[in-house]
Parts: sequence; structure tokens; C-alpha cells
Amino acid sequence: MIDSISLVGFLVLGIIGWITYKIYIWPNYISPLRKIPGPPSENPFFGNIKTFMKEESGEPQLRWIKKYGNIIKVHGIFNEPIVFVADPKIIQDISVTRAYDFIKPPGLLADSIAVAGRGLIYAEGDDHKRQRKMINPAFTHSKIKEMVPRSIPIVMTLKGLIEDKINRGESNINLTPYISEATLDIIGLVGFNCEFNSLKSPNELAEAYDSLMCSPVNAINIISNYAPFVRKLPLEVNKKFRKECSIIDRESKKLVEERCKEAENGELKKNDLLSIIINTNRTLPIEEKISKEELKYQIKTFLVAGHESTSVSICWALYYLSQNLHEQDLLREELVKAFPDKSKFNPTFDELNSLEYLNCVIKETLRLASPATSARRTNTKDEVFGDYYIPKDTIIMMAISVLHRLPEIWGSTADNFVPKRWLDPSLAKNTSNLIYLPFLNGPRSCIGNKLALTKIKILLCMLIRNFVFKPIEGFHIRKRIIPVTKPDPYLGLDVSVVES
Ligand code: HEM
Repeated sequence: MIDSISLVGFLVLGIIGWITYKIYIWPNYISPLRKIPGPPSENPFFGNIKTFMKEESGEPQLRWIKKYGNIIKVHGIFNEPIVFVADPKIIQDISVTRAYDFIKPPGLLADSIAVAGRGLIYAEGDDHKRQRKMINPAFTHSKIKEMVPRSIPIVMTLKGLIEDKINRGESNINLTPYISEATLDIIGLVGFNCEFNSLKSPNELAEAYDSLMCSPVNAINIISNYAPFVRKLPLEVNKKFRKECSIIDRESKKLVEERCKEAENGELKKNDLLSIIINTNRTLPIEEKISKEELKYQIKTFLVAGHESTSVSICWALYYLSQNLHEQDLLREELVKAFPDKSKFNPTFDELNSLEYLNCVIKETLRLASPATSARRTNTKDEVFGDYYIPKDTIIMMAISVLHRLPEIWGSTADNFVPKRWLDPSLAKNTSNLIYLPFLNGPRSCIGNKLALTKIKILLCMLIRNFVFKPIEGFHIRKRIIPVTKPDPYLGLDVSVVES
């Protein structure tokens, strides 16, 4: 008879054996991925994660790909092998040719789905195709064009707030909250016909997003994706996370209810993303319609995807322009020519798109500080990448930020901010949408890219036309993933008014 002490002993030994197998024997001696070169694991429980957390966003993978080649393996939590790919042909296969064979890793999405729901960004297969087809009409050229004049009052509110600060004698300004609130207010208006007014007064939704997006990634963020029960533990960080998610859920549900009621009463306005989607939905056969729950997820998706990535892109553009004052002057010259009287700033969509240097500055910013450093996928079938066998269910990262920095593509100035490179016709020949991927490519590329670029252009245009941005002496800004690549601790710049 085995007594209970021996039973516990067997159990403990079994658990130790299983953990040893999982974090040591399997990745080092059994997994076919062991043949892929890459940095050695630094820790059996955290793999190479600490290096990712410690260094500037995108730097470790760039260094390793330069050292080991364009297909590498790094170690994640519990030493799980993760494959990084910087081979344009393989990336094309994953993102374009066979996009539906590579899904977003279900095991790594628990927190993201809690925030954004299963809207377009996390739908898969036929569900994704159905949602994308019906959401596409909301993002056409003509719809985005109409959104420009509607955004101007928000842009002018932001201008007034910065001027007030300067008039009060404060020239060292933390611009992160202002830009984040302005982009949230714009997406509220053009997305849902809703005035969040977060620039003017404290707003629960803006605070919830701010807290979710600005808190540095912590151990619970990482572990909960592998062990979802961790989110259920009675910890302060979990209570806060749940509260913020429930605010976003409640507000999104309220918006859907309001707009659906307006649609039933024939009072629906037709100029915001949600109304366009509701109107399209009403025309579809029952099997293609999206439910109210899915509509709510789209709002949450647009709020997360449409707000934070745009706001950080503007922050990085200002950062690079403050570090490269000559480029800032060149851009301002273009803007002064286009808008000689700054008190009558009211650009149209076509005027914004005709600004060549502004376009170069934005392209260069998205090259050097792509909000998404990589796009995660997992293969639903066994694959072969180059010489390596990739078994089904491997975590694969398309290394966007690495492709944007490889000297063999971008030359000796790959690491520098050089907007005028985009005026060089030979660049257009050498680069393609396989190596410059801030919005990814293929059926899962960013549906909001035109809207994003328009928002960035309006805000940047107003900011550079009206203000001069310089670095604050002794204040250092780093690139950190929190969870998109953000200026850390914040975008603090010395700001003064453009006199003429
Ligand atoms: C500079 C700003 C932006 C950048 C750099 C950006 C980048 C991206 C990237 C790289 C993806 C692909 C993610 C993946 O598949 O792993 C994506 C998807 C997506 N983005 Fe954006 N985005 C931006 C702004 C926006 C805006 C303004 C919206 C909408 C209001 C938006 C909505 C979406 C949606 C819905 C998806 C999922 C598309 C799908 O799976 O079919 N994004 N974005």
C-alpha cells in the first residue's frame, strides 16, 4: 500500500520532472526549433524576456538578427521558443499569401481580448472575412476626407491649451497626455459621433485607457497570458485592470445602444464609423450581419487601435523633430508656405496630402518608431522557413521594426532620422511594402491606416506651424513597449510659440 506521504512525494517529483522537461529538456534537446540559431536563454523561467524589458524597444531583436541571421529563435516565458522572422519573402507568405494559415496566438491574447473584445482585430478565419467586408465601407477615401473638418475644433482646443501653458510661463511641457487626449477626442467624434471632451475635462474613459496603456508591462501582464487564472487572484493590479476593462465595456455598450436606437427611429447620422457600420449592417442578409455584441467589440477595437498607436506616432514625430531642428525648420517652411496666416488654420484633406515634406517626416517616424515592433502569429500547420522546420503552433513574430532598420536595405543612415530619403526615387525602387510595414500588409493589414495618417497629419501640421519643440536639457526619453512603443517616461519637450 502506498501511504499518503509517498503519494505526495510522487506528485512533487512528477511536477518537478514535468517542469524540468518543459523548460529545459524539450527546448534544448527535443524541439525541432532548437536548430534555429539565436541568443542563449538567460533564465529557465523568463528566457530572454528580461532583455526585452530592460532594453529599448526593438533593439534586442535587431542585434540578434544582425548576429544570427533573418530567422532566429529566442526564449519566452518558461523558455518557450519564439521564432523572429525578418525575411521579406517569408513575411509576405505569412501576412499576404497564406494569411489565414497563420492566426494570432490564442494563448497570448487573454489581456488584449479583455480590453478590446473579439472585434476585427482578434477575429479569425471566416469570422474575420465577414467582419472586414462589412467594416471596409467605413474607411473609404471619401469618408476619411469628411472627417478632416470635423477634427479641426479639437486640434484648435489642443493649440489653445499649449498656448495657455506657455503664457503661464511653463515651457517644459509633458505633451504625452495632451496628444493622447486629442487623439481620443478625434476618434470619439469621427468614430462614434461622441464628444469625449477629454482635453477639456477629466474623462473616465480617457483615464481608463491612460492607465491601461501607460502602465509599464508588469509580471502579471506577461504571466496571465500563459496562466489566465493569475488574473483572478485578489491582487490590487488585477482589481484595477478589471475596473478599467469594465468602464470601457460599459461606455462602448452605451454607445451601441444609443446608435442602434437612433437607427430604429430613423435618426442615425451617417458621418461616423459606427453609424456607417450600423447602416451597412442593416442592408445585409441575416447570415452576414454582425450582432450588437460584435458592434460593441468594434468600438472597443477602434478605441484601442485608433487612439494609442496614432498618439504615440505623433509623439515620436515631435521627438525626432526636436532632436533634428534643421528637419523641423524645413517642415515649418513647408507649412508656413501652405498656411501663411496661422490664425486661419483650416486645412482640407487634399491640402494635407499635398504636403510632401510632412509626408516624408511621418514615413520616417513610422520607420524608426513603428508603434507595432512586431506582429505575432502562430502557424496552424507545420511549415518550413528556409532551412528550418517550424512545427504547428509555434509562436512567430514578424520583425517589423528590424526590417525598418537593416543597413542592407536602408544604407548607412538606417539608424538616423532622415526624412528626405523618401524623396529619393531609388528608395521607391528598393523598398516595397514587404520591407516597410508600419501598417502590416495583406488581408489583416491596418484597416485604419488612412484615418491614422490623416489624424497624424492634421495634428502635426497644427503643432509645427504654431510651436517650436526642443529637447529639455538633461531629460532623457527612451523607447519602451507599454504596450505599444511609447516615449518613456513621457514626451517632455521645451515648447515655444512660432512668432510669425
Ligand atoms: C499610426 C497608427 C497606426 C498603426 C501604426 C497601426 C498599425 C497596425 C498594424 C501593424 C496592424 C496589424 C496587427 C496584426 O495583424 O498583428 C493593425 C491592425 C488594425 N488596425 Fe491599426 N494602426 C494604426 C492606427 C489605426 C487606426 C486609427 C484604426 C481605426 C480606427 C486602426 C484599426 C485597426 C484594426 C481594426 C486592425 C485589425 C485589422 C484586421 O485584422 O483586419 N488602426 N494596425
